[in-house]
Amino acid sequence: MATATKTVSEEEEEVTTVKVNGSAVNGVPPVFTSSRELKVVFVLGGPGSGKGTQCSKIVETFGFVHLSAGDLLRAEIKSGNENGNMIQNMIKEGKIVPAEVTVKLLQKAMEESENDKFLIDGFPRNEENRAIFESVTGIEPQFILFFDCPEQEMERRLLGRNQGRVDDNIETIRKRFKVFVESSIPVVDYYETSGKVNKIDATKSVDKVFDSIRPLFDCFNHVSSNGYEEELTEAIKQHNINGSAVAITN
Ligand SMILES: Nc1ncnc2c1ncn2[C@@H]1O[C@H](COP(=O)(O)OP(=O)(O)OP(=O)(O)O)[C@@H](O)[C@H]1O
Ligand SMILES: Nc1ccn([C@H]2C[C@H](O)[C@@H](COP(=O)(O)O)O2)c(=O)n1
Repeated sequence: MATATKTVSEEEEEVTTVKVNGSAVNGVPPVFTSSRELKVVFVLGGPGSGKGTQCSKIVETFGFVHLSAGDLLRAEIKSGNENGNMIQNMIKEGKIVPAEVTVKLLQKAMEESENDKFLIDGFPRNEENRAIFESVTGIEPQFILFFDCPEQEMERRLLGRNQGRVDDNIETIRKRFKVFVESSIPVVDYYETSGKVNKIDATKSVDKVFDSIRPLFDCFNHVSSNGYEEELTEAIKQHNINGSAVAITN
């Protein structure tokens, strides 16, 4: 009689499924290990555009895990890790930390989580971030949320944030704006070519901004018989028809 018993190698394969759809970095194949199909949304926008504020609301309503690259780097400084000084100096200067460091922190956080839906906030901040994340994890984002906000408003918000951050001073803020335009906008442009960017008018009130984001996440709560992909594609189409089609200008 045939039995359903799995061989040892079949069982091993099930628990150690390696995502190998990324390409090798310096000849090293992708090392991200997960038996889950992870869903990732990248949250981009200038410093102070309201990314973290909206991520908290998405977590509450749609059960995503919020991974802020900036928070992970700040935790690394506090932990006394050998990279701490380097990270602290780069953040003070408004510079972008080498991708190997940030991707490793994100990878660890995802592997340690039991959830399969992640909002990755403040990442990828430049082309190096994007390429290394893709190579190491093999993960393609579901879509990008791009918070569009004028510098004047972002500056006002950052100066009023009052969280004791070493980079919320006018000198560093100006440097962060420059890095955002020079290094982060090109990443948004990259994803724009594959229609993945959903531009959000971040100048509105917190609740109004959330109202404009909500339809993009509904599909993760209400999966239709067609599966969430079709619902998501329709939501992105509607979002763009509603006047938010991306036209990024520097
Ligand atoms: N829609 C909004 N209207 C007015 N103030 C807001 C809005 N959204 C967020 N804020 C406030 O602006 C400040 C910056 O918001 P938040 O920390 O969410 O921005 P961020 O994009 O995550 O910033 P950073 O990239 O520097 O981490 C906070 O003090 C927050 O309370
Ligand atoms: N991918 C990232 C994200 C953040 N940093 C550094 C540089 C930023 O100015 C700082 C603060 O980030 P925020 O909390 O504003 O998202 O952290 C980075 O180097 N790479």
